[in-house]
Amino acid sequence: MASKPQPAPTMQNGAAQDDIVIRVRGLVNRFGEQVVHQDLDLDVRRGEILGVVGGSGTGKSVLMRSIIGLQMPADGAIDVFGHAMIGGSDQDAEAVRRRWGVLFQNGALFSTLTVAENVQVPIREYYPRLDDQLLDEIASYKIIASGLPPESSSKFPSELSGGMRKRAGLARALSLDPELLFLDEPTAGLDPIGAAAFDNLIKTLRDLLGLTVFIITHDLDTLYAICDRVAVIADKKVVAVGTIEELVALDHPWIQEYFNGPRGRAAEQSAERAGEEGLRPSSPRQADALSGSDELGTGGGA
Ligand SMILES: Nc1ncnc2c1ncn2[C@@H]1O[C@H](COP(=O)(O)OP(=O)(O)OP(=O)(O)O)[C@@H](O)[C@H]1O
Repeated sequence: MASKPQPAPTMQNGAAQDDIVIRVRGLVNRFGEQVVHQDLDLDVRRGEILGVVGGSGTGKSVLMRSIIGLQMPADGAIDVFGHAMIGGSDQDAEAVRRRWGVLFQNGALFSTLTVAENVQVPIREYYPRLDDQLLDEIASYKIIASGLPPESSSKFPSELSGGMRKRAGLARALSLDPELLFLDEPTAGLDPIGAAAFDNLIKTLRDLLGLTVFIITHDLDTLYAICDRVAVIADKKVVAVGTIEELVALDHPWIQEYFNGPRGRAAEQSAERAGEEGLRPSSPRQADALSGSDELGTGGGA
């Protein structure tokens, strides 16, 4: 078990080179005078669900945007599936982009398109010659896999609940059969039952499809329920990465406050209690979801 913050999670920590799906080294991001990242390092291992946490404004979303190419860093190297995303060939980068899906915080759905049409957007971009019937079939499959009722295909985003919009965004993120999934605060704005159901869905999809999942979250229940490891951003870099058990053993003030503060302790105790009762997944919120009537988690927030 680690005894102090680990600035650079590396292959020495147990993962072989082939098992690293995302490697970030020496990342620097600045906006004018504001330095958001300084020498940030991070490895994401194949098949894991990695939670990314940190205080508000510490640069979690900027990190994700840097990895997926929406933010050009001032310095550093980012490799995804072994390909250099900065300074490498555009063709390689394009081929890698095809292998991931992204769920943005607000779902980022096109409001004038139906759910099915939203799901088809990336497919049409990469496979312009597919006929409409096949596109409809693929979209239906993704919509059902995301836990939405089939009839939601023809609905517009404004006709969906917050939880359903998240699932529609997830269906679109899955449209190209990605190996890697980026999720930015997927449970934000969902009620506890919907959030637990969404967590369950992510874990089930990871297990079924062998996905690697990068998930930004403030949600302690999500961390306890589905994340294999958690990376903590503070002081402009990843100050520690490990299991929650490893992190709580560190004496970093933010980590202590976060995991051992009242909310962190409550989440841990509830997870333990649910685990002892043989419930799976082991969060109390998920226990609620298992006994709740809204298995789709389609209720709730924005
Ligand atoms: N395009 C931009 N232009 C200028 N500053 C930006 C831009 N994008 C992000 N920032 C700044 O970078 C910092 C990190 O932002 P980011 O959105 O990554 O934080 P975060 O950790 O995701 O926060 P939260 O948890 O509140 O969502 C913030 O101070 C933000 O204002």
